[in-house]
Amino acid sequence: MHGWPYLASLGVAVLVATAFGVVIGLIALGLPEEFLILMTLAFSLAIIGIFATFDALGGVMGLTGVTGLRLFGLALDTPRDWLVPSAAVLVLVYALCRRLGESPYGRVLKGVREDAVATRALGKNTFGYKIGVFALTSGTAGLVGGLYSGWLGQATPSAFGFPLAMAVFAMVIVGGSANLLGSVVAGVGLTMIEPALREGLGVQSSQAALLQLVLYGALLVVVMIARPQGLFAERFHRLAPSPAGDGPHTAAREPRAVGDGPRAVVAPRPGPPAPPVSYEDAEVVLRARGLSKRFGGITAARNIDLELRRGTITALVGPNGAGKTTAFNLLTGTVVPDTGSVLLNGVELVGTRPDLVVRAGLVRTFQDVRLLGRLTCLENVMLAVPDQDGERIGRLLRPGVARADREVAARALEWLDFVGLADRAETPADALSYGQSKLVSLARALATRADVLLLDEPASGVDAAWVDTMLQMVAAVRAEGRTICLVEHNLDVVRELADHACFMELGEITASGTVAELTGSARLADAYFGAQ
Ligand SMILES: Nc1ncnc2c1ncn2[C@@H]1O[C@H](COP(=O)(O)OP(=O)(O)OP(=O)(O)O)[C@@H](O)[C@H]1O
Repeated sequence: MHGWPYLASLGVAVLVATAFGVVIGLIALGLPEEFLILMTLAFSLAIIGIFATFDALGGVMGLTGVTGLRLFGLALDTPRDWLVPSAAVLVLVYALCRRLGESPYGRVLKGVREDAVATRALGKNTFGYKIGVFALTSGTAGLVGGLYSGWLGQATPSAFGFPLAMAVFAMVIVGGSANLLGSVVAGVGLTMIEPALREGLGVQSSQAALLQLVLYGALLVVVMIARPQGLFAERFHRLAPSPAGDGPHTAAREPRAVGDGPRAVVAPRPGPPAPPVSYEDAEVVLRARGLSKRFGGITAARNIDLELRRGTITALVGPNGAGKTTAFNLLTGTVVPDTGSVLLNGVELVGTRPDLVVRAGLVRTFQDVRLLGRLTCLENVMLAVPDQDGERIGRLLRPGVARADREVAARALEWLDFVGLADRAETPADALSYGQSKLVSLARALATRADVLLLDEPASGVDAAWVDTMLQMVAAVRAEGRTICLVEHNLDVVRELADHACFMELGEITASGTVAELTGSARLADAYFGAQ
């Protein structure tokens, strides 16, 4: 282009595409998902229009006569000459994607793909990762676009229009959106349709191209309906050796010793849980004052004051819609309060991003569990381990990342073992029972090393056999000195565990005290506990 050496043009194409990717990402990621897709499509149309409009950029005819190129001494005169550089780029991009996909960085990306909110609640800066993906994929598109132009012998806007976007889309969806090799196989297979029609069936060249497009569309529809995971489903990688025993797991299980770096602890034996210090004497770790939130005409939280004390369990109870989950959302930064303050160890959390709230030491679980279904149990817990070097793309190629990841796997396995599910380490999370899922979500929260845990209905909807296990686990976590606040409708669980309870109704905490005091209140018994 403009007499530049080919490699220099290619480098500029990669850089410019990367920069555009970041800018588009910054704009599009603020939009709801469906608008994000529309925006990226709209942008691709606009960029083609811009190139076609300005002659300096090539105009409608584009840059023709991209010929006589040489690359590392290779003459690239005919399309066949491009086979070697294209194959080299394929191998390079494949190796890079594979390395990324199997790295801690890739694990976060998989988490974002499955459930960005849940991944953010484990302390990951999901926005940053999404921007990174825009940059990486745009840069790769710039590289491949440069090769494609060389192969075509010209860079015309029409060559990069909707049919090409449709072809790439079909390759990924048909091959399997989470299977790298599947996408390559589908890419080769789908690209061969047109020459097969032409050479094999004698279809005219222009008709073969159109027919190929029709087949792409038809295949996309069929695959999306009949096999949405693509022809080749996601492969699970073994991350750590499974402990012996693969049979069905028994619920009644003793909490295990848990090593957590320097703070190795031994969980207590199951039995009547007892706080290490009295509730009144325990230090206040988290103090919320005057938290309020309105959604349109609904006041979901009204002037909430809440104290959580170290090594104790506080229960939030109250009828459906009382605002308990909203209170958790406000404490963790998922929802920004209209007024109020949340101090964790004296540090203000209001206005802090949810992932930074976790890093500050406050983690939450979700009422609807939100495990990352296509990740294994072990990967779910590994994702929660903080400060992993391999989660930064710049560090991925450094030696020692794989060893560090094995250590993270070992740590995560300990947490799974703690909740009695080490033998499910390699099981995809969506194959677990509800009770097991809740236990893995507890293991995941513990793996973040946050000191304060907000557990949203840890035992609700759980099979009776698993409730006992959950009770033991939560008591063991308290005995370790962590601070817990739980929302729970199961009053037996609250009676068994809570050192202190707050009653919420219509967005307000209207009573607090011991569980016995609350359940003994005639008014509350009438309003709520009577029905339990
Ligand atoms: N994002 C939102 N937009 C609009 N209304 C909301 C939002 N989040 C919560 N609410 C409303 O706030 C009120 C409190 O809801 P919340 O889920 O906090 O109650 P809850 O006590 O956790 O209920 P449950 O026990 O059923 O889980 C409800 O009326 C709910 O509809």
